[in-house]
Amino acid sequence: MLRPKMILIDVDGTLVDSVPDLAFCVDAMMERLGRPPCGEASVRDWVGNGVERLVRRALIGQLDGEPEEADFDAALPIFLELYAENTSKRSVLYPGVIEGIAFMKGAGYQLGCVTNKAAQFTEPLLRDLGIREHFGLVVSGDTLPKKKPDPMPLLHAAQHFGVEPAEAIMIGDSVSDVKAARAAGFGIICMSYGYNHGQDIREAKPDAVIDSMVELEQLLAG
Ligand SMILES: O=C(O)COP(=O)(O)O
Ligand SMILES: [Mg+2]
Repeated sequence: MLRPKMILIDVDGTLVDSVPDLAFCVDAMMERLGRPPCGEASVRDWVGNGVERLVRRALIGQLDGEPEEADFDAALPIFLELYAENTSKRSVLYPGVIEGIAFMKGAGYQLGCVTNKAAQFTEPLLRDLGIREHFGLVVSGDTLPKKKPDPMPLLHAAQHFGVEPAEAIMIGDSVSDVKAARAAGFGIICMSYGYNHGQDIREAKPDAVIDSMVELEQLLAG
């Protein structure tokens, strides 16, 4: 892998184990709607395509398909209200994230964050977990007209930092990260522990799969 100048990092399932808060809010929303809870294991498989898609999946109880539009319109504001109050109460950084960021900063890489999470939640989450200051740019799911797997947020970040795609790497956890990176011409490293809709991320054939960001130092040196 070419030694990169810029590294972009995904949030949910890569930096932050956010499912405890997301699952709490999904189940509280379902309760308010008079429906049965979905449970944390299901929510884990549904994260990665933004809050609206998560709410749609909760309403139909599965990954693919669409709920009634009226049901979605009733549910979304409830979820948004709940998640605004529960963005970072139960969410934690994965082991190795602090060490990985310290290495990347120390090695002089430009660091950005690219997530499909809406900006109103991304910013407080990164701040509350004490890592916002490390990122020169944060591109959220609603910052631009398109989100991952579209390459637009990655190319926007490359332009922001004045870096060519071939000099850039994305670190993520899902097939959307792999697709966005490939379409943008970036390298792609995936975390084995994240959320990938119940599938092993190795099937998406990223350039490398690691178990902890402490492995980045060795990987990027080699
Ligand atoms: O689904 C979301 O809201 C965000 O997911 P991501 O941070 O993995 O892009
Ligand atoms: Mg993710």
